Amino acid sequence: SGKPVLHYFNARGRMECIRWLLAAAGVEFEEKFIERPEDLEKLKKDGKLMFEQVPMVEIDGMTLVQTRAILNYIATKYDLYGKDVKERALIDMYAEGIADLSEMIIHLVVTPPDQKEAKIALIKDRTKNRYLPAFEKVLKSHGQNYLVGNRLTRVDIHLLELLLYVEEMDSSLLAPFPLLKALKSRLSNLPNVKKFLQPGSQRKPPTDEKTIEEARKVFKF
Ligand SMILES: N[C@@H](CCC(=O)N[C@@H](CS(=O)(=O)O)C(=O)NCC(=O)O)C(=O)O
Repeated sequence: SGKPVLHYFNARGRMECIRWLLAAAGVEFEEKFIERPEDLEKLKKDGKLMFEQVPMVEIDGMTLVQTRAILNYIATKYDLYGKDVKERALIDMYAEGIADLSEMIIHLVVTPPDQKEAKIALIKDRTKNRYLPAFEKVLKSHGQNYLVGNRLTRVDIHLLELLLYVEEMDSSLLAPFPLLKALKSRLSNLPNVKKFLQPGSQRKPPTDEKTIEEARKVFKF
């Protein structure tokens, strides 16, 4: 069918940012869910997982692994990676900061219950006092509608995804950031994004304990 095929379990995890980027680029994709240890073993046996890990995406005749490498390929291919080397430097810098906070949030679901409270407090502090102020300042500095180059790039999509997770955690966290709130609503109204936000899209819900238990059976962590 020529569509990219995404191999991962049926949850957000490390694959959700790839789903977001493809959706925002208007690229239809298929998903093959890993539901049992045998599914992962088969991929390994078929030599599809260079480091025996997923996310894995079959795209343009390639079998790509490593989340960032996959994102870089998609962003380059769909012209979402800036117009020159300096814009790409900004995009990489912003994307890494977004990834740092996103990682903290993603790992919440596997944090032992006795550490959860402290972890949430730390995430809220970093969100309010480090990461969101940094991106609000970028928007304020140039007064444009997008983070880089006055047009849509991958970091607008990565930031929108992060803002939705922040809101899921505590919607009051966005209150002090009017420019981020405006960015969020502008991006949410882009046709491809609007469609991905609709129920029934391939966007995954928050990860619950049951999903984690299933993933533990497959990935044995
Ligand atoms: N650096 C890799 C890490 C991938 C990774 O750790 N994948 C886990 C699954 S998950 O953490 O994304 O849920 C895995 O396949 N673990 C199996 C293994 O490492 O044997 C990436 O960014 O893709």
